[in-house]
Amino acid sequence: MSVIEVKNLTKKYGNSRGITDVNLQVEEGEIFGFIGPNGAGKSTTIRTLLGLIYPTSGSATLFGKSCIQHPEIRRELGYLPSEVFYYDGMRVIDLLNYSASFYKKDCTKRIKELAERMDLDLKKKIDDLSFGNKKKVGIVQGLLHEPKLIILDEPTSGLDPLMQQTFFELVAEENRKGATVFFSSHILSEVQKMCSRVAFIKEGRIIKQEKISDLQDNSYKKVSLEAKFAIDPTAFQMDGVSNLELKSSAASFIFKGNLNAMMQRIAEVELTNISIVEPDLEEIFMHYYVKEE
Ligand SMILES: Nc1ncnc2c1ncn2[C@@H]1O[C@H](COP(=O)(O)OP(=O)(O)OP(=O)(O)O)[C@@H](O)[C@H]1O
Repeated sequence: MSVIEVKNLTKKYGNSRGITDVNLQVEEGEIFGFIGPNGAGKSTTIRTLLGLIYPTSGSATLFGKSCIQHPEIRRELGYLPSEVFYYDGMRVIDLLNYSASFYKKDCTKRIKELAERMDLDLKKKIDDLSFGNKKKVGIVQGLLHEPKLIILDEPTSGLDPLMQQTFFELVAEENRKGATVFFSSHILSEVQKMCSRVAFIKEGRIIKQEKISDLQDNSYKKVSLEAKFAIDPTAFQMDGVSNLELKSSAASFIFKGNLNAMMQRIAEVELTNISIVEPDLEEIFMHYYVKEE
């Protein structure tokens, strides 16, 4: 049984698009990345999955059960929304104790541990916290009950680099203890660092699901070259070339295909410089987005 199973999930906001026909499966123990630009549908997918908003059609289950019909499964879940809002008058510790009261276990020790790790002052009023510190409250709130499934929506926005590092360590520790993690972000480097699989979403649709290791396999090459003279604009219009950028005597592109055919084309240019490297995830990601347009 998959921990998260989303089938043909569609959510429309009136006539406007939210998400269309989203399918996802996340297995126990995975750290699964969910990547997409602003407005792609990441938060909508997560909110529908959690039963916070109703789907227009399709289904979503956590541990085989729908959040709408079985709200009790939320106890197994730690959720960090992309934006956190609180009743400002409360102290941090009161809010966290209140959150902890929903679970059938004593979370006092864990709250203290997490607050220490995140350098969060439990005695402060939420009113007095910066955006980043409010985010930390959300993180502690999401992790204090040691959930089996952790759903993170843009978790690192507002955290300084040191805190981001601590946060990633915390998530990795929870994962080693057995928690499954669903991690939405538009920052590829953090997904690349943390996740074993990733789904790309664009304009409400999943355009690719892949193991990070397969994305980074050696079948893609990034070719950059400089020539003695201006390069013929049609020189690299061939199968397997994408993201072609041509500026007079310099060209770069991503290539996947017959290497010999590509080398023959290159040999027709009077080169002054060339590099052929494996693209990073960012470049592969852009390749998918450009290709789909
Ligand atoms: N409450 C709403 N009413 C109407 N449209 C909405 C609502 N919430 C989201 N949308 C629309 O649904 C689409 C998906 O938005 P969503 O917030 O899920 O994207 P996202 O990938 O989480 O983006 P971001 O990274 O900017 O948070 C967008 O076109 C957005 O304008």
